[in-house]
Amino acid sequence: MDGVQTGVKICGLTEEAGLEACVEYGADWIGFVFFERSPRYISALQAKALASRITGSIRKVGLFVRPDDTVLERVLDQVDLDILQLYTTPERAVQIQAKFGRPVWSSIPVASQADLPRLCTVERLLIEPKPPVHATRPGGNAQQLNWDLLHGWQPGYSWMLAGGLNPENVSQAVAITGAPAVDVSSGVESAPGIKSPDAIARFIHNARSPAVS
Ligand SMILES: O=C(O)c1ccccc1NCC(=O)[C@H](O)[C@H](O)COP(=O)(O)O
Repeated sequence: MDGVQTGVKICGLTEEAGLEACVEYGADWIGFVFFERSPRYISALQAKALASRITGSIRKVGLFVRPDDTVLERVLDQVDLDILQLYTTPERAVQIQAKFGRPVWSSIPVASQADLPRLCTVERLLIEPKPPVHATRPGGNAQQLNWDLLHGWQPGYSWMLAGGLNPENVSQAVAITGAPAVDVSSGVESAPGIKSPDAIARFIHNARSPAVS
């Protein structure tokens, strides 16, 4: 590690207690899930209300699955998102980044080293495990990537590790992969869609206290 603090994103916020824990314990980003089939789905109006309670420098990430322009326009009309996290093709991600004038993070499903991109054409890539065959959503499945695939990987662009992280395993994940930033949803929940403030506190602390690999 180079001494730079690991970035932390807490994804799938739906209620005030979770949001306040993210602010209090120093998350860098919070995520709102605008995918209706998710247990973490939040409407644009609900996200606007929650976002109004943010203090400090925490940044708001909006997560979309293959969105058309109308959906993005409707949400951005209500909530001033700082970043768009997308599950879509690389071409569409670049198009959205240009059209909406906001940084885009693209999710990359990974099952082997051959899936690791050599180039990044958006602001950051989220390296996640490929979802299970019968999954009803492309992320947020509490499924863990084989971290060894990323050992020694230095892509030369910004990236973030996601998938199956929790307060107990995050420091080891950072130590093995060298991830500059981590993303969690299921691993800090007390029930689907409900975040645990205690788990958020422990996750953020442990993400920034990497184990010796
Ligand atoms: O959380 C969801 O329900 C979801 C729905 C559709 C696309 C992505 C979704 N979540 C993505 C994330 O929360 C994270 O980026 C990441 O996949 C971590 O998830 P988890 O394994 O639950 O920590």
